[in-house]
Amino acid sequence: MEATVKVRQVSKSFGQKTVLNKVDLHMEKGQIYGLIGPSGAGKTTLVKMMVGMDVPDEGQIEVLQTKMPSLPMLQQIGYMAQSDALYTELTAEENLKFFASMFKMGRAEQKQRIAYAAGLVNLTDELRKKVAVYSGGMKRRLSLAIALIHNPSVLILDEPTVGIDPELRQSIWNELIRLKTSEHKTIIVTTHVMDEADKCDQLAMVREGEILASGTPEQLRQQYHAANLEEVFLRAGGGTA
Ligand SMILES: Nc1ncnc2c1ncn2[C@@H]1O[C@H](COP(=O)(O)OP(=O)(O)OP(=O)(O)O)[C@@H](O)[C@H]1O
Repeated sequence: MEATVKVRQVSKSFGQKTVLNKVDLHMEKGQIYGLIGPSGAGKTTLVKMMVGMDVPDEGQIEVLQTKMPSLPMLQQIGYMAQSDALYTELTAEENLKFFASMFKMGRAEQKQRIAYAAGLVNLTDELRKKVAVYSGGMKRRLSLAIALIHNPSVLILDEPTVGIDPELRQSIWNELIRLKTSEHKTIIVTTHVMDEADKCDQLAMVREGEILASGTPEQLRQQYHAANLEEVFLRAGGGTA
């Protein structure tokens, strides 16, 4: 099957520091990919390049057979960054409308997408509030809703559930699983939460800019003779998650 996201021999340095070193990854439709690894391993740098927010020094990234960065491709990608980029003086609904207006969508579809995304993150009753009065977790939830607003075929989520309570975290994961199964989305998440990593179809363990190991959670457990992913992480030399 043709890969949805193809990372080929990608390297990136900031000054003297090599942050990614010849990374190769192939991601297919209808799967959830987890990027795990210690803080500073290079996960955010990698996903930013997939979205086209940064460019590799060497190598190439293609999303849906298109070399990134590509402006038209942004219609197909939903990105949730680690820090929230929201208009705090606007209400949540105004934020959602603003981001929706950047994509090709009719009025009825816009309304329906806003209702869906707000419902998914449990913000329907809070939509009229200014984002300035939102808690950290509510802002994360709104950021996730914005990432989904244009029904993208590729979802790239950088630590999407940080600051979100366990019940909502579970319902978000249920929805991510539905999106990949029923709508064949390609979903890429970075996470430090090992029980979330276990829900991924494929994992890539990133450390010091390299992919140390990749495979299904079960393959990684077997490879490292580990009872759980926490142990895999530690045995792969990750230190604290
Ligand atoms: N714009 C930048 N300029 C200089 N250094 C940077 C820049 N962006 C990232 N780095 C460095 O690159 C390294 C990798 O950072 P990155 O954010 O990709 O790690 P990460 O794996 O996502 O970490 P975390 O799990 O803490 O989010 C870090 O040492 C970071 O300081």
